[in-house]
Amino acid sequence: MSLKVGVVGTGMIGLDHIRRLTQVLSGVEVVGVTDIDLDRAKSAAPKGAKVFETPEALIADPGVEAVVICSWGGAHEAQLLAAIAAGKPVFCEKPLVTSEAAALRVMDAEVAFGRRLVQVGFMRRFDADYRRLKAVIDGGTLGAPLLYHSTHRNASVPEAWSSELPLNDTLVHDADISRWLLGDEVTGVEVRVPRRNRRRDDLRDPVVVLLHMGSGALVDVEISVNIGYGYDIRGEVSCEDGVASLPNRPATVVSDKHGIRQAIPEDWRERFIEAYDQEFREWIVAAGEGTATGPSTWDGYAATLVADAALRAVESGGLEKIAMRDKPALYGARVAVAA
Ligand SMILES: NC(=O)C1=CN([C@@H]2O[C@H](COP(=O)(O)OP(=O)(O)OC[C@H]3O[C@@H](n4cnc5c(N)ncnc54)[C@H](O)[C@@H]3O)[C@@H](O)[C@H]2O)C=CC1
Ligand SMILES: O=C1[C@@H](O)[C@H](O)[C@@H](O)[C@H](O)[C@H]1O
Repeated sequence: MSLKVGVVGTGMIGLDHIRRLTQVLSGVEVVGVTDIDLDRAKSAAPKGAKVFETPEALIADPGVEAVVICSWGGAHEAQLLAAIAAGKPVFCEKPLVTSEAAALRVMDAEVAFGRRLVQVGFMRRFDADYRRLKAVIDGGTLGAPLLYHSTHRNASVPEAWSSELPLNDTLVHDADISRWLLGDEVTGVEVRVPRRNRRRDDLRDPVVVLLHMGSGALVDVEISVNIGYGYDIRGEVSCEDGVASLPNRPATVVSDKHGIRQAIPEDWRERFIEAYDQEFREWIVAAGEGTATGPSTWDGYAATLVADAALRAVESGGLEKIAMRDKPALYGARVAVAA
């Protein structure tokens, strides 16, 4: 039996997820799509799928068993609340939502429902290299993690991007992966802004973000969204007795008159292709059982708090503290945070 899925938002990642759900993965069928741009939804609809006029109609349809949200961050809250009200498992692209208040409303609704329904698209947690890196840190042979260096470079971003987006759309990945890798919570955020990249001097880009973790570890994040040369994601954990790093992606080695070199991925679709496949494999199994796995509403909330604090820190120039609510039992044991 295939899981019957409806997709909300058929832009860049919506199209890529429809491709993997229809051409790569098994046990799933895309039975419906919708987008505020109905022409886009029509051209994205796989053969036999229904085009719905609104997300509400798609989510409420009895033929849709589970929902995939790929609309803009600001639209996620209403669509998540509708899916939870319908009791349907929902995969929601990051960011979960774009404000603390919205995250709390989604969490309250899911807790009241009484079962996890929401999985957030933090695909790095499903990437084989990040998983091996975490296994080394958790193995304990390198001692306690002290510093994590997270580099997040995009070749370019759409013209419409504003200066908030590097902090509330891009940084959420680094916030989430830092919490997950170090098994820790972020307690404070600082931001420094160097000179701007000439490619987009209308944008606050790059930015350097310092995450203060509960254990006392520090995470420095470089966010550069117009680096030009490619999509370059790096990570290095510096521990008491050694250092563990993400490897370079395996790529064909080309030798010619310019030298010996390996290609750099163009964007997230290429760099994380296997990770997205794996996050959906695991989601399809969980959603088929009426629930969710991996990154939860709690994790989406934590990343949203970091984004909010980073936006405040840009203005204040200082350390912006983060206070989390008590973790509901639905999301498992609370991570121990030093006083
Ligand atoms: N996990 C990852 O690596 C990535 C995640 N994303 C996330 O996926 C989401 C979508 O991003 P993109 O596909 O890049 O954007 P996009 O702009 O290419 O596509 C978004 C689509 O959603 C539609 N839409 C917006 N609001 C809607 C609403 N209320 N109802 C129905 N449709 C609506 C738009 O018309 C558009 O077709 C964002 O939250 C983004 O942060 C995007 C790229 C990579
Ligand atoms: O999630 C993603 C995009 O939405 C975001 O805009 C990019 O900066 C990230 O690198 C990508 O993974």
